[in-house]
Amino acid sequence: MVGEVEPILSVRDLRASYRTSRFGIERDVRAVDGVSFTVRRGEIYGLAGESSSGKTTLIKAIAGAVKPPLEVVSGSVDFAFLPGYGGLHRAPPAEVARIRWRHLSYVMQGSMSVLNPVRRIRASFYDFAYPHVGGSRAQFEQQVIAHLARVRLDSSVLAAYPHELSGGMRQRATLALATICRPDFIIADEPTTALDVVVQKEVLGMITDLQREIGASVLFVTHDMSVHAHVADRLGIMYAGRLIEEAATAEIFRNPLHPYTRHLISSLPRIGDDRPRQGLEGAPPNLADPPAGCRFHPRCPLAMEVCSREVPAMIEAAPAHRVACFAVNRSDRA
Ligand SMILES: Nc1ncnc2c1ncn2[C@@H]1O[C@H](COP(=O)(O)OP(=O)(O)OP(=O)(O)O)[C@@H](O)[C@H]1O
Repeated sequence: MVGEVEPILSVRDLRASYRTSRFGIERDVRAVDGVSFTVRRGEIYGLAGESSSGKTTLIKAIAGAVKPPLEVVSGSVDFAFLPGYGGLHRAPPAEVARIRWRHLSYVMQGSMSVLNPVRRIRASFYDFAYPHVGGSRAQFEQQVIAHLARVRLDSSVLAAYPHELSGGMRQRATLALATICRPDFIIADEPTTALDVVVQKEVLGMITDLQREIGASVLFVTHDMSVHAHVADRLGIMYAGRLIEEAATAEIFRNPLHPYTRHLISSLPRIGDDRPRQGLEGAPPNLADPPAGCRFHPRCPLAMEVCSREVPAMIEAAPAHRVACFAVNRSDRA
């Protein structure tokens, strides 16, 4: 698009499945099915959706963490700092090693998947960050200590094993590790979900402060819409493996268009409003055998005949506000 700065991440028509075969019966769980979106430089893009909507699978595919039974079936994932491969899963290991931590880093739920449980915190900094930062060990250690202070951790944590730290301290150590190389892009998957509310607020504040300081882009994944309300610049809503709505966070909360997003927003608790919330009939579909057409149609209050036959495309229904819904896009055009 003329005048638009090149996005740092472009995901195009990505499809990823868990493919298994048991007793000769093939099973294909289509966890990510035709997802397209972009993340701009310096923005926090929030990915929302209930459990099993495919959020983790989508970021596994984006991060190149693709091993059986997960397969990327089609589509592409392009980072501006890794051009030409169509995804980390297709790039040679040396290229992946070049960008990991330096250009692309991770903060995951529970942090144990990043911090090695049998190595001291110091060793994780040496393993992941030192190859990119270089210099003398003494200089590096000074840099690490200064960076730990930014997330209000004392240098003594370097000698600790992960299990010796509280959940909040571990997550702050992971955040320091993920930001010390000043990466262009950070993937954060439910980074505060396991923490209590006070610590959660503190860690969220640190993530946004560091993100602003570094100028990194963040793909922030959580099912918790109130966390998105605080951190995300734009929001993508997933349902049953598909992206169904996307807009600036304030716009999604003010003007949700997809019936599923409306349900998500209206079911949020509000201070002083204790009227009973209206539930949604039914359950999300089985992704090994999803319904034809729009995957939300069996539960949708606006469902029409076309919804069970055709997959609605993501269409810009309002400026910079995309939604995949025949009912919404029809009424918009009327
Ligand atoms: N190893 C696996 N083998 C088969 N199916 C899987 C596997 N891992 C996940 N799935 C299925 O893929 C779908 C998407 O799961 P995914 O974990 O990506 O969702 P999610 O939105 O991240 O949910 P949560 O927040 O609970 O992690 C679900 O139907 C899930 O059961």
